[in-house]
Amino acid sequence: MSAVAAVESEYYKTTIGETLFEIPKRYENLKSIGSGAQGVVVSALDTKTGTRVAIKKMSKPFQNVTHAKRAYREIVLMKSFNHKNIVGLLNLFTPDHDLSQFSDIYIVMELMDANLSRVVHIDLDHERLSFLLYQMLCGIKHMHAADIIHRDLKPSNIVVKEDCSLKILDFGLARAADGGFMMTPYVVTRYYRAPEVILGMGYKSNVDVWAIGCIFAELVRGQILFPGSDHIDQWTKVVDLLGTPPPIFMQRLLPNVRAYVESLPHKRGYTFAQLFPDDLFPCSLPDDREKTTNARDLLARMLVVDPDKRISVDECLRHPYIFQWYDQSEVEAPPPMRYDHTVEETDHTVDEWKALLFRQVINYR
Ligand SMILES: Cc1nc[nH]c1-c1ccnc(Nc2ccc(N3CCOCC3)cc2)c1
Repeated sequence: MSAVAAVESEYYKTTIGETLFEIPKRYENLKSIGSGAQGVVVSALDTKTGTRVAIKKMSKPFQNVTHAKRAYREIVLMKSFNHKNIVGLLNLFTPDHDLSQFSDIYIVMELMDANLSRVVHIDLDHERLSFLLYQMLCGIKHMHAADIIHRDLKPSNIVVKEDCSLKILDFGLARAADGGFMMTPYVVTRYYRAPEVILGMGYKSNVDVWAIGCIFAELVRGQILFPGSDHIDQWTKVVDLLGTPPPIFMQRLLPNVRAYVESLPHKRGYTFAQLFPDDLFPCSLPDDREKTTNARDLLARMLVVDPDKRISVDECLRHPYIFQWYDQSEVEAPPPMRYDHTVEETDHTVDEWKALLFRQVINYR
């Protein structure tokens, strides 16, 4: 028996939808909860702990370099993080006995109740709204402390529970993200990508503040703030609402990008009172008016096109709208080992990625 099979002695097969799951007998009563670009996800009862868990099946994660890099990065990072606002890894296994047969990876995680995409249509009071934002900021700050800048935060990568607790599901784009074209049936959501990412400028940690600002706006409005159909349309929608950026921003664009951006018709944009009028916010409690003023002020500091003028994660955590939740143990949690980007930035063949991924699964625990 290979090391892997020995650890989880008994596997069984069951099909969920069109996907075959081959998993240890400890996991029973599988229920589908979704499928994404990275794999099929089910909830299951872990009979060892008596709790339900989330199990994601990654099919042939080494099938091409982009999938492999993302899978490798996700597994290495999930193993290293331990923070309440970042989804925790509970188990990692493959039913395949050796490298030659290696095909699928299963990741077992803490189960939450729903995806944040489901919450955007709910009218939230200021307490829940500010608590959700606080937790996103804590999770992202913890990633930054380990030298991980997400750059692709969006509601579908965030899960929540009835008690309003929140966890970030993934670690975003690899630094050397070869945004290479991929023939996947899944559409990439760019609605939350910062201007510096869209326009190919440099970026720093407050690139993730833009995404959280877009999510904040969507929770308030109940609809996507910048629903761009492609990169060009994404930028057009940002300029329509926030106005044409000043020359000091234009000067930092690459020449060909600058030529295009400056060729667009000049837009004044709207004030944040116009974009987020009072009737979008709760108004039933006595201090709701003041909280609405603080919420709109924070939105105006987060949704700033020029990253040099945009608020930082730390400043968000100390903003009056968020500070009420500030807990040193959550905000300053000691970061895990700094992530070594060199592996994902090294060009490996599919077979080399297959071996690297197999080793990550074998060495678990
Ligand atoms: C690993 C992963 N990848 C994507 N999502 C997850 C994940 C991770 C942890 N918890 C959950 N919880 C959860 C999410 C959505 C649902 N619903 C979806 C709609 O249909 C009714 C159920 C139910 C539970 C999901």
